[in-house]
Amino acid sequence: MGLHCNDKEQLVTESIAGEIYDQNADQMVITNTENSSSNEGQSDDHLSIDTTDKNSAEEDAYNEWKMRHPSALNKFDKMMSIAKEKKLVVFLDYDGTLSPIVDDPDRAFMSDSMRSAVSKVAQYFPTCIVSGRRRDKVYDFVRLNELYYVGSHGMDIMAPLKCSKNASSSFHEKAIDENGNEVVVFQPAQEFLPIIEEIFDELEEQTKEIPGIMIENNKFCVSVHFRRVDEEYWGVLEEQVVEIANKYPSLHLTRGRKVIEIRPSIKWDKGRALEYLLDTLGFANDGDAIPVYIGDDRTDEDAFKVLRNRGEGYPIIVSSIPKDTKASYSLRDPSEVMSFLSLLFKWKRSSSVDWE
Ligand SMILES: O=P(O)(O)OC[C@H]1O[C@H](O[C@H]2O[C@H](CO)[C@@H](O)[C@H](O)[C@H]2O)[C@H](O)[C@@H](O)[C@@H]1O
Repeated sequence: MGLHCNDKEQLVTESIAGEIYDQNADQMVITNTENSSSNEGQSDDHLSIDTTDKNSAEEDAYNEWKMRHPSALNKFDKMMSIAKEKKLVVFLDYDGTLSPIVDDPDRAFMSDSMRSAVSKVAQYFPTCIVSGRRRDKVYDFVRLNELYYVGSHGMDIMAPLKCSKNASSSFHEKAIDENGNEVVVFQPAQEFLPIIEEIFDELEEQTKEIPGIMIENNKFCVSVHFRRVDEEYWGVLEEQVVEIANKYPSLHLTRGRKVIEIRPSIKWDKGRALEYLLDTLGFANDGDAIPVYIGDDRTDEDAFKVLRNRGEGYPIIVSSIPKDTKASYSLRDPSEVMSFLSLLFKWKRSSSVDWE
């Protein structure tokens, strides 16, 4: 199939500790802070209440970074003044965006207030969840039937049948969704399913002696979580993952937040999924569509890049530390994401009221 690519990541030259996989200074900042476990899963209160030199330097760096990636809350009015006559389409990453980062990936629940904010937004705008997790698992966390769901970093898309232009092409299958509606499921990495299962079993077996390890089967990719693994085991874990991945030339490794993922080497990612959904929802060449994409992780950068290249939409990164990113705007953490979504709902509701 024509989707294979050769950009296998250089895991051998990378380390789980992450000090060397990013080449420029900005990314070093991310990596080191990520692994210091000082601000994961927290709000950024430590930046505002801690008066040590170190933290004021961090605050300065963050403020300097925000000049380049201004807060989507502060810029909301300006963003919406452009969006007024257009059609917003909302794309939301899950972990670290709608739910806070927590130690146990199986307990990354979103709050009821966040669920309500997402649901309200979906009353007015097509809204899609785009996650690295398997699609059924992210659905179980979100549990809103009015949304579109994309799992496995874009490799598992469920779209409505009525507007799916590509329904007859390969990788598509008709299915029935939670509401009993006919839908189309697009899975461009289907042929990799048996290998992914094999790797998942192998990783579980090989790493079972490492305390705290968690291997997650995300259907079209496998995630090796080391958040709860003591640093002394990171080296050996790294070796095991590399050794297994090297046996499968059609797969490659990517990195997320204290997770290494083994994925099919196909030219498909969250960015392609975003384009696919815009297309199937009928916004492909619609100069009137404004995609808003909110995400916190490296795989979200693929979607930010697509928006940059299209020269349209609002790519928004969720981060409480400076990060190298293609996003134009920022939000500090999931609670700011919720504020942004609430503003969006209120803005649309007030502009939809018919003041007779
Ligand atoms: O694309 P996303 O929806 O952001 O998914 C990316 C990965 O998120 C999850 O892992 C991350 O969040 C966990 C829960 O907070 C955390 O424990 C872990 O360290 C993070 O890497 C998910 O478990 C992965 O499968 C996703 O690929």
